[in-house]
Amino acid sequence: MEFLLSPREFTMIEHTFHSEEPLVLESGQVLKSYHLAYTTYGLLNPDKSNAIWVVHALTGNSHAAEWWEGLIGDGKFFDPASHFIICVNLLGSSYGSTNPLSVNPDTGQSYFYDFPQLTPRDLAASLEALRIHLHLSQIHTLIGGSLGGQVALEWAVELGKKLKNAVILASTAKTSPWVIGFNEAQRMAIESDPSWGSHTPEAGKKGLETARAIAMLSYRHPGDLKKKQTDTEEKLEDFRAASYLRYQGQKLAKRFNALSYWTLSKTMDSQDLGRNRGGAVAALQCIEARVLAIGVNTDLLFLPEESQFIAENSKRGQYKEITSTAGHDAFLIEFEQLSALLTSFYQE
Ligand SMILES: CC(=O)SCCNC(=O)CCNC(=O)[C@H](O)C(C)(C)COP(=O)(O)OP(=O)(O)OC[C@H]1O[C@@H](n2cnc3c(N)ncnc32)[C@H](O)[C@@H]1OP(=O)(O)O
Ligand SMILES: N[C@@H](CCO)C(=O)O
Repeated sequence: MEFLLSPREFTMIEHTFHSEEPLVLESGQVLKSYHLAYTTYGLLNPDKSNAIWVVHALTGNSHAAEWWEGLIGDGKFFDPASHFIICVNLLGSSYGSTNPLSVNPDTGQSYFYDFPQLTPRDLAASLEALRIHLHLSQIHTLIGGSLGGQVALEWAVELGKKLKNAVILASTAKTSPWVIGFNEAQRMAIESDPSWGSHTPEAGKKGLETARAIAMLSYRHPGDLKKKQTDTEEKLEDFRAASYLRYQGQKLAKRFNALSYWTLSKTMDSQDLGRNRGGAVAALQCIEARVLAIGVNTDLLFLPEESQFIAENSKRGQYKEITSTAGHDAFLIEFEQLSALLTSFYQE
């Protein structure tokens, strides 16, 4: 077969999975039908042993080779020339999968504020439905950071021996009150927007800018802002740190919507790997895969000790740490360290 595209273009393919099977949620609610947008890079080999499943973070999308370009791509650690890489836009997110702006089959109208609560375990169940649909009998590596790490952990428990390696970055087995507090402050900002409550895609957009500004302070570290945002000239106001946060808020509000953000922040809050499983340790003990938990030394949101807890309580777990001034977002930035940590993990 003559491929008309260049090797790289050939390897990236966009798909949509339409599930007609209902998704029964942890809350007891039912998502009657849903669709998942997902991107694949590379080809599954004959024995299906080269599947790398990537789970994106809160505002991520399925284009993993874009936002993780230092880790995924031609000549990178996960190379489509030898790996089959798949990344799904998580349920609730506005990058192509079913979300609050999607049409509710019961009403024929968009869900808006009637969209059901989703937990990381619900999102993992939707990924499992796609895995079954793809007849993917085994997964070489399941890798995700932050919210993506929460979903990956939930799925790793259910996958049993079908999963060989789980790589969990800057995440947790049970969301801390600290993270819940940050997310609640962000939802308060969104809810304070006068447009919140309206049935328009723009609802809460201005509040989302403030929510992102709050979030950025948890995703970075004082040393990071000191390095990048210290003012050189003497001034009384209009500081660099102020314009940076305003900019980041505007930048997110241009590419994401407040309803998805509000929904997925509640998803992040609800993570409890041990729920109905006898506690987090018992749940971690059910993971058959090798587990690499990677913390960030300056992460003020998902603390390094939460990654250490995952490693210490998994049957085949180990902990490694990224050293960075970037804080929580280092898992999206420190590609050289990530590649080195992964190299040593797979060599063992
Ligand atoms: C397109 C997508 O991302 S799709 C979704 C997938 N993305 C994800 O999963 C992660 C979402 N992305 C992120 O969290 C962040 O962008 C990261 C962590 C990946 C990258 O962070 P960094 O590269 O450190 O960028 P940083 O946070 O320093 O911001 C740099 C930006 O702020 C701007 N900036 C820096 N300082 C200031 C300032 N004082 N005032 C105004 N703007 C400023 C820069 O010009 C730059 O703008 P640009 O992004 O338009 O080029
Ligand atoms: N800053 C990243 C990670 C958050 O955990 C995002 O916006 O998705």
